[in-house]
Amino acid sequence: MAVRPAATTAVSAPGKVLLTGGYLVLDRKYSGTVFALDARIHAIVEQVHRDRPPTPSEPLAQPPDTAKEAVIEDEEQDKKALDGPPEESVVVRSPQFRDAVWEYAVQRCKDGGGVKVSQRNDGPKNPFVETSLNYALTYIGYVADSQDLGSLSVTILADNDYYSDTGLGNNVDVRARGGFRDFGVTLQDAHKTGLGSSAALVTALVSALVTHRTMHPDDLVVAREKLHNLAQAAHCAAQGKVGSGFDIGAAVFGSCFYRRFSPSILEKLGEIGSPRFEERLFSTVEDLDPTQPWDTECADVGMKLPPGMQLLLCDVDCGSQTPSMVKKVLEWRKQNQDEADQLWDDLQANNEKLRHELRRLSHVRMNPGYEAGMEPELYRNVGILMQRSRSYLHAMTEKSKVPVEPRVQTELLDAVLQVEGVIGGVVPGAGGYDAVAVLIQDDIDVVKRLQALFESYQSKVEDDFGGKIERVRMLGVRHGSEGVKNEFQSLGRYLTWL
Ligand SMILES: Nc1ncnc2c1ncn2[C@@H]1O[C@H](COP(=O)(O)OP(=O)(O)O)[C@@H](O)[C@H]1O
Ligand SMILES: C[C@@](O)(CCOP(=O)(O)OP(=O)(O)O)CC(=O)O
Repeated sequence: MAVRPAATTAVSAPGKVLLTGGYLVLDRKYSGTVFALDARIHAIVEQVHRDRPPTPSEPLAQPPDTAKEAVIEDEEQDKKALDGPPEESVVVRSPQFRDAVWEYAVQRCKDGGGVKVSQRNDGPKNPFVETSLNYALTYIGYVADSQDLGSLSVTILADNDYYSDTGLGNNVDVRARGGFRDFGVTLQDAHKTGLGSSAALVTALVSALVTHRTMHPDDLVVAREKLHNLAQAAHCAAQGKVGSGFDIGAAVFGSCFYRRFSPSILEKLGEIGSPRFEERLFSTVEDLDPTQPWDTECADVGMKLPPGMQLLLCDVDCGSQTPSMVKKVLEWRKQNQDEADQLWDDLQANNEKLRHELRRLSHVRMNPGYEAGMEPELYRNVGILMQRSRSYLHAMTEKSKVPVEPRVQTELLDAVLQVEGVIGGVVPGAGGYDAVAVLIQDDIDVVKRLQALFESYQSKVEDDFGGKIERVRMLGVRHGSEGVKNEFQSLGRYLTWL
């Protein structure tokens, strides 16, 4: 019995903000609190040619019921419809950016080395796209009934807040284009805001491909563990290092308390193309090695901030280089193990208190004693704990000489904290010059007061690391988005981009 994929599959995954646990979360002894954001990356996979040409009653994008994988009972009939061996290729486009097209030929490696794509067109490579294709197609090639991939066309669309507004591009009617902006620049020239575009991209892309070829989109939730393992493997390979993976955790499962997986799980995978790679990838994705089980911990999945509290991200439009920052902080930690351990333990303990306080407050409104207007008092501890976290991050900055909370961000956060209705603020994740995270009372007047502050905001202090803030922009993102998601119902939103 052959399984025929739907003509079009669409999947999205969210971006993230690591509210607490930057650097600590790299070590399994510690943990992080990550919120999934409603800025998502969408991957739309269209079957251009398949092993059986589509019949006229099979339009490209069918309504969900009829688009389910059709189970072809009569294989004889199916074979008659074959139209010779189609060329296997994958074309990936990111049409919000200039020159963002990657055309790949698909090759099968010898000795079970997996399925590897090679770029046919000139222009910059996209390691995250290429590696996602390699890993997803290798996994699919190993598990799918049919080895025929046919030709695929993949479109990637990113919600606007992933990149600083360029003011370029043709954006006369963004709403008519599903709400997606044309950025008018190449991906290389786009300024990231730090929401984790590569993790959301890898998660959406591998999930869309695996769904397209091997399962019904409604089963996406059931397959999340496997998709998580596959996305972690692909993301690490593309980055050339094993990070903590909290961003993939959030992209797959949504907001959670995150403890990383043991890095050795992925270190044994080896290179795509090496003999028996496909077996090792299959075993890793399906968690079949009893000596190395996946040990990622995602708890409190789907957690939200307490009612009446909201998270804002304020972009300062001067992105940092996380990899080199991570390297330097870890080097300092290695050279100063005892001092660093103490700092890590203190910060972790404080972060835990903050997490528990937020969880406690999530239930407060249900208490009979709750009265409207009590928020400032209720949220006082959250503000105090966030300030304490900041002081540990200041110590980290000073000692490691890495701009975790550089002086211009300190100045900005201090100014933000003066605004009535602001509960607390931190530099999330690795810190640096990415967007700052601010917790506020969920009230439009607080947003307006912050907007007024940002209108003419510029940093005044001299930064030790050369950073200067010329403008601050409040991003439109909110927390509490769900993890990886079937978007077949949203196809209409994408149509003008396909
Ligand atoms: N919209 C997109 N389309 C295609 N590739 C993208 C897109 N957004 C991000 N990427 C890929 O992810 C890379 C950025 O990843 P990274 O530097 O890790 O940033 P982030 O912190 O946002 O994850 C880009 O260089 C590109 O390869
Ligand atoms: C330092 C870290 O612990 C957190 C980095 O958090 P960011 O949110 O800054 O991440 P990027 O998207 O890579 O910029 C590294 C890690 O956990 O992998």
